[in-house]
Parts: sequence; C-alpha cells; structure tokens
Amino acid sequence: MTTSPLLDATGVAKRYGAVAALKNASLSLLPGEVHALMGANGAGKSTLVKILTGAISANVGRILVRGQERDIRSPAKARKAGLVPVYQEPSLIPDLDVLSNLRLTNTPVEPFRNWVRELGVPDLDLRELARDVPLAIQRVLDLARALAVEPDVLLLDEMTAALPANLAERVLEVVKGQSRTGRSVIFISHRFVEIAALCDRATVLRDGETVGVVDIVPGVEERIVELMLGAKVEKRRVTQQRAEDAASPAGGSTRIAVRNLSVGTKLQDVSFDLKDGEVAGVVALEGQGQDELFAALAGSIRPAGGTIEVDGRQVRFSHPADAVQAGIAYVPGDRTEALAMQQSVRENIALPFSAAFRNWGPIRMGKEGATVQGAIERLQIDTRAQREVQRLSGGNQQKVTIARWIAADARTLLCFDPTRGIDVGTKQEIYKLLRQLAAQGKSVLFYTSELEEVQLVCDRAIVIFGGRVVDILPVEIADEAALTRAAYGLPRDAKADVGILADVHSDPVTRP
Ligand SMILES: Nc1ncnc2c1ncn2[C@@H]1O[C@H](COP(=O)(O)OP(=O)(O)OP(=O)(O)O)[C@@H](O)[C@H]1O
Repeated sequence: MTTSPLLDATGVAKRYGAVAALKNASLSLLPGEVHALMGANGAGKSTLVKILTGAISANVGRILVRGQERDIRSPAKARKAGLVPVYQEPSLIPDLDVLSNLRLTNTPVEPFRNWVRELGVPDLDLRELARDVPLAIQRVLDLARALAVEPDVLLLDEMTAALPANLAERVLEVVKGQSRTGRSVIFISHRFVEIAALCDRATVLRDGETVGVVDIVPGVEERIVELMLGAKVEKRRVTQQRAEDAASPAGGSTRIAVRNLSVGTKLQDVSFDLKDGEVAGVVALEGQGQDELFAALAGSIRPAGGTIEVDGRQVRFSHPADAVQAGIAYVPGDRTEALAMQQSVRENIALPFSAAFRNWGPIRMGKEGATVQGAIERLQIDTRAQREVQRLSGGNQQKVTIARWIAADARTLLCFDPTRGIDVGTKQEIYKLLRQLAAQGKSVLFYTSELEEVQLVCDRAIVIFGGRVVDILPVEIADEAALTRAAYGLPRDAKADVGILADVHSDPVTRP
C-alpha cells in the first residue's frame, strides 16, 4: 500500500523580473517524514520554502495539502493548512521584547516556554528585547515559536547553521521527535552529517529545478553532490580534504598578542598569540565568550582588562575603524550586520576602499574595479541579482562579506563562522583561499561551529570554555571528538559522546 503525500508541489516557478528564482520545482512529502531540501547556494531552496509557507506567491505551480488544493497565499493561510516555517534569517522584531513578539504572532506562551527549555535554553527572560538576544538563541526562539503551534509540516531553512554544537544537537533531537509523532519536516542544511542523521529522503534542486529525489542511504552523498552541481561537478573538488598548503612562511612572527584579556563577565584572562602565516581556529559552545573576543579584536567593544598588541605595539581600539586601520578585518557571522542591503554587490565589496579614503560619498569604482571582480570570481558569487545585495540568496550574501576583505587585502582576518550557509563546493574554495592567505603571510582567526573545519583549514585550535582558554590543540589531534570534549571543558583523553550524531560520526561512509 502506498501512503499518499501530506504535501505535494509540482511545476512551481517564480520570477523576479529577469531572475528566475524557481523554474520547475517539485517536492512530495510523506506523513512522518523528515525530508531534506538540498541544492547549491542560489538553487532556489529558500524561495520554495517561502512559497510553501505563504510568504510569497508562485507564478505557476500546483500545491496540494492532503490531496486537496489549498489556498496558502499568506502566512496565516499556510499556517491554517498546517505549514509553518523557520526562515533562514531571525524573524523576531528586534525592538520588541520576546513576549510582545509572541503576542504579535498569536503564539501560545506556555508551549513556547516549554519548547525553549527543551531546546536547551533554561533561563530565557521573556521581557528581554529581541535585539539583545544572541543570534544563536534567536534561532532557537524562532524554532520554539514554530513548534508551539504544533504544525503538521515544519519547514526549517538552515536552522542549525548559526548554532554551536550543543544547541544544534538539541534541535536535531527535537526534529527527530517530530517525525516520531507522525509530523513531517522539510529540512534545509548544507551539513551532510545532519542530513544523514535525520532525513529519510532528499529532493535536490539545481538552478531552480528539481533534478532528483533520493533515499538517504549510506554512500548517497556523492550522488547528491552530482545532482546539486550537474555539469559543474568536474570543476569542483567536492571530497572534503585539507586545502593544499602552498609553502607557508616558516615560523611567522607574532602578529597579534592577546594577554589576560577580559570583557565583562563573559571573557576572563584570555591569552594567546596569532602569528603571521597561520590560521588559528577558535572552538567554543554557544556563549562561552567567543563573540566578545572577536568584538574586542575588531574594535567594537572595549576590554575591561588585559592587553592587545599588534606587531609588538599595544593598541586600544575605540572604534572598528581603528582595527581596520591596523589591518584587521572582521567578517561577522551575522551578515546583516556587515552588508549595506540596498547597495549592489560591487559597492558592498568596495566599501573598505572608500572607508580607507574616509570618503563616505558615492563609492568610487576606479582601479579597484578589477580587484572587486577578482573577488567575485574567486568566490563564485551568483551575481544575477547583484543590483541589491538583499536580493541575493543567503549563501551568496555571506560570500560578499568575505569577498570584501579579500579585495581589501587585509593583513589579518577575523572570520566568525564564515562558511555558515555556504554550499559544499564553495566551502572548499573558502578553505583554499584561507590557506593561500596564510601562505602569503597573512593571519586568520577562524571561529567555526562546524568542528570538522578545524582539521580542514586550521594550524591549531584554541578552545574556549566559560570565558577562558581551556586548551590549545595542535591540528593533528584536533578531530571532532577531541574538540567536542575540550569545548565541554573535559580533559583530553577518553571517548567523546556526541549524542545523536555519534552513529553518523563513526560511519565511514559519511565521514569525509
Ligand atoms: N527578491 C528577489 N529579487 C531578485 N532575485 C531574487 C530575490 N529573491 C531571491 N532571488 C534570487 O533567486 C535565486 C534563488 O534564491 P534562494 O534564496 O531561493 O536560493 P537558496 O537555494 O535558498 O540559496 P542559499 O543556499 O544560498 O540560501 C537566487 O539567484 C537569488 O538571487
């Protein structure tokens, strides 16, 4: 007996002027199924999710819910039909407190609270302004808000991308729980390990079209990558391997020396060196002081104690421009912080040039045009909607934040989760790029929530727990298990328990 689909979309298309965001997408979802929606950056995944949840309307296409054509052309109608999303960007209104945000969307408060606790946030203050809630926790609140209305179909667009390991783990457990109770989930993620742990099947989009539906079985990864990249597959190195080290300068001198740095109660007595020619990884669970560390080095907050030296001279940054002046560039995890959303891709990349000249008028695009173009090509930025950055897909926006500093030739990059939401092929490009920058003598401090990236790009890992550096691991031993243990403040030996992902982690098929 075949089960009939809970949700069945066929022939869905959406145009924005000349840009075809979706050309011919289909997706069929069974009851109780966790279904991955996959595709490279810009393939159309978010567009399909927005159509299925009433945020935008398709130009053509047929969407059936439980075999019936339902009107889902507004978020309220979609919700009534049982379809509830968590979008890629945080959706709480920043100037309202959490409680007012709940009221605005008719979200039942007690179920919301329970889900927040279940998701690993025990002490939420509902009176806190949304803007003061850290990005990762905002994502958790978005999810709790969706779960509180008990949807038949939960649509999660890169829900885990901004989350550190401990919170991501809880999210995955909750998603599994949904399917156990017969509810369905559409799950977008660029992390294969999560897809393998959670999903039953995957629909793959390429350039706005559904190009395949596969069962998630051992070894399916390669097939998915082939489907995602199509003819481009030959050009990309898709197997995860450490980016080639072009001859790194031997024994670089100390570029930044951090000594006994403290920031409020969040960061205490932190000391380490960042050398020319190295990529140093920073690993930490949510809220261990990594945000404050990066903010202090980027000049956006002032430390309460300790010192920062750049090239042997003590510095006191009172503004991010001071850090830029010292050749230190910050790539924030929250792209909306970094980008001028209504300006073009080129203008956004050229922004540091204009800042360097203290010229905040119209951006001059003279000689730097070639450098900007080089950065666009390097990171394979999809520029079909380049006139306004806000029209780019999330992953392509993320690439713009990185391209800016490549073009500006900064000596030190502070990268905070730079591959968040970046597709597998382009991630490799970013790893290569960071290694090349190191080989040119530049230094990179690299916080990542994807632990496997440490061995793919870094020279060593600085682990922070409770606001302190608890371990500095050489890259040879900084595998996911070792990093997980250290990030939880545990000593180096003995085996780590990585929860729901443990089986997948030990499965050779899904390991890179
Ligand atoms: N409002 C808009 N105006 C113009 N083009 C748009 C708009 N919204 C999306 N697009 C374009 O539609 C295409 C698909 O975007 P979409 O966000 O659905 O991709 P995605 O698969 O979710 O990518 P990512 O993995 O990077 O999040 C992109 O080329 C994007 O630039």
